Parts: sequence; structure tokens; C-alpha cells
Amino acid sequence: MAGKKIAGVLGATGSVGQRFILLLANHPTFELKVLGASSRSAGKKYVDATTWKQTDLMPESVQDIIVSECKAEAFKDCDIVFSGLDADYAGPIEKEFKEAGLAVVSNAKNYRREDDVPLVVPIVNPEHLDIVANKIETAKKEGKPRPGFIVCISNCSTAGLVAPLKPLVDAFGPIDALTTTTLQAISGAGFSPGVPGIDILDNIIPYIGGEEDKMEWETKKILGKLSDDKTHVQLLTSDEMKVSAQCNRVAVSDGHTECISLRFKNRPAPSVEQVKKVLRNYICDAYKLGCHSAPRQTIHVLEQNDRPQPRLDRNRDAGYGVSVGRIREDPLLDFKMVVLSHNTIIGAAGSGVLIAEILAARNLI
Ligand SMILES: NC(=O)C1=CN([C@@H]2O[C@H](COP(=O)(O)OP(=O)(O)OC[C@H]3O[C@@H](n4cnc5c(N)ncnc54)[C@H](OP(=O)(O)O)[C@@H]3O)[C@@H](O)[C@H]2O)C=CC1
Ligand SMILES: N[C@@H](CC(=O)OP(=O)(O)O)C(=O)O
Repeated sequence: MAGKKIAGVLGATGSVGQRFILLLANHPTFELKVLGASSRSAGKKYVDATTWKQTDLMPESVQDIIVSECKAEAFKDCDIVFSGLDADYAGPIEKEFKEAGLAVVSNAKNYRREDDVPLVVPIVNPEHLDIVANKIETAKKEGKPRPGFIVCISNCSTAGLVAPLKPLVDAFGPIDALTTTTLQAISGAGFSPGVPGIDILDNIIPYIGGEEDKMEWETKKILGKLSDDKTHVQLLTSDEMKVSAQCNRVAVSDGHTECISLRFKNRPAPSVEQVKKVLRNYICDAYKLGCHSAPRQTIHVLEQNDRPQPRLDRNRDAGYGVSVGRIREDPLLDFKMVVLSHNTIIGAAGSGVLIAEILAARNLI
């Protein structure tokens, strides 16, 4: 690669934005140059604008960067713009960036359901990025400038859920019924204002607005098939796959846990040992492509009966790997298991970085 690609982060002061900063600070492909946040932060040094809440120190390289307004003009030299914007404001900002010809990889939910926007968990469905390749190729054929585009990262709980589903579907055919009950970390609720300590200490909150609907819908897009003309994804129908989610907030800092049960359409169902073997042997395409952040072990199958646990297992493969434990037969469906994923790494900023690494490896940025 000639030189490093120039990167910017929108929403750089928030929960996801801070994680982007950590992941991009010493990245071999990307050089972090531009940071954007609200007008409350713009004009200040990053170190003064940000209430840093990560357990790793703020990298020195970003401390003196002056935070910009989230305007495309300020980011015009960026090869890639990562967005960790508050979804209440992300819509028009990301649209302006795309229309200015910029490549945006977004954590916000605003464009996930658009037909021409790939919804990507990079360890699961990187082939959906063909939609971007097709746009660029079409513009080239028509003699038009390289178009801007948005790629969306999934909801954080959905990212953890689909990771084990993908190799299972590839090996054993469709899953026609799935239930998941989540135990979600407080970092998932963001920092402004975030979950108050008085609400979450000694407590569980059995409601996360919009989360269950997102999990039930996004799973069907991520596991859907790319259309033959590579313009959109054919969503799984509710007849093909029924998904039911119940979402809870728990007093964990990082790492979403999910108790899932699933049923395969084909009979006879595989054995527990076959399921474990398929999960263990799964190597994601991003790793085969040689991407820097891709997990060497995509799915860690844990045999101890009290694992996975957020504090012990969330950082496997630097937070890009997903842990699955307690795989056993289910008396109602076929199997049940416990899945753990790092919500701000593979569930958010890390997925963004890995998507960008794939785009760079494919010369799409
Ligand atoms: N946390 C997680 O695990 C996940 C979050 N997401 C999504 O990622 C996005 C960011 O979430 P999170 O980091 O948790 O949120 P935070 O509340 O922690 O951060 C929000 C960011 O948006 C900025 N912002 C707020 N208002 C404006 C505005 N009017 N114009 C420009 N920037 C603004 C804030 O800047 P300032 O500091 O100046 O106010 C801050 O940088 C959301 O869309 C969320 O749904 C997705 C998956 C997982
Ligand atoms: N709702 C998730 C985080 C999030 O913001 O998700 P989304 O990007 O789908 O809105 C959580 O609370 O843990």
C-alpha cells in the first residue's frame, strides 16, 4: 500500500467514538487526522472536549487535534470516515458526507434498512460489500466520478448473535426458529447521558428501546442473500426464519451476553459435537484476506460450564472474536448456547475498522 489512508471519526467524543480512537491510534493502514463532534465540542482540543471513559489511556497522537464541526468540508481529504454519531443527528450528516463523495462506515441505525446500503458484520457477511463495488464499477462505466457511499454496521447485539449463526447455516442449512435473551452492557447505551448508576447498580432493566425490533429485523438482512445484480440484499422472510428477542440492560461495563435457542429446518438435526466442530473450524473471510484486525479464531467454543463471562472473555482476539459456551440440546428447539461479544469492538467500532480494512484490501477506498 502506497501510504496510509486518511481517516476521520464523526462522534469522536462518545462511547463508540472513543473506541474508534483506540483502534485507529496505531493502525497500519489508517492515519487518524480529523475528529468531529457536536458544536459543544467543536473548536476545542480533543483532550479538553472529551470525558474519556476507556480503561486504556487516551492516545497522545489525538490529544491536540482540534475537534471539527461534522461538515463534509472538514473531512474532504479523508479516504474513509467512521461514524459514531448519535442517531438523532446522524441522518442528515451522513447523507451530506455521502453526497460529497465520501466513504462512510456508520454505527448509527439510520440507513441500515436502505436497500442499497450494505449492513455488514465483517466476520459474517463481507460479501454484501459487493453492493459498494457494484456502485463504483457502474459509475466508472458511465464515466461518472467515484461515488460516495454508506456502509452500516449492525446493532451491537445483532453482531454477536449472527456470528455463530452464519457457519451453522452454511454447514447445516437454514435455521427456521431462533430466540435470544440478551444481557447488555452499559457502554451500549452511550455516554450522553448514559445509564445512571442509581438505575443500574443492584439492578436489571428489562427494556432497551427499539433493540428487540432491530435484532429481529437486522438478522434477516445480514443472513440474507445478495441479489444477482448486486444492488441489494434479499431479506429472509418470517416464514424462512422466525426470530424473537428479549433485551435487558445489566451492570456490566463492556460485553453483551445472549442466551440463544435455535432450530434447524432440515431433519435430522446435527449433533452437539458437529455444531461445536463447525463453530471451532470457522475462519472468517476477512482473516483469509489478511486483514490486520481480523480474528485468528473467529468463534471461541468454551467447554467450561460457567463460561463465557464478560470480564473474562470479552477481549478474546482483541475483542474481534466471539465466545460461545454451554452448547447443549434444547428440549423445545434443537440447541441452546450462550454467546458473548464485545459490544463496542465487534459490535461497533471494531467492526467499522475491519470493514474499512476489507474495503481497502479490495481497493474500494
Ligand atoms: N455503544 C454501543 O455499544 C453502540 C452504539 N451504536 C450506535 O453508535 C452511535 C454512537 O453511540 P454512542 O457512542 O454510544 O453515543 P454517545 O452518546 O456516547 O456519543 C454520541 C456522539 O455524537 C455526538 N453528537 C451528539 N449530538 C451531535 C450533533 N448535533 N452533531 C454532531 N455530533 C453530535 C457527540 O458529541 P458531543 O460529545 O460533542 O456531544 C458524541 O460524540 C449511536 O448511533 C448508537 O446507536 C451502535 C452499536 C453499538
Ligand atoms: N442499543 C444498543 C447500542 C446501540 O446503540 O444500538 P443501535 O446502534 O442499534 O442503536 C445497546 O443499548 O447496547
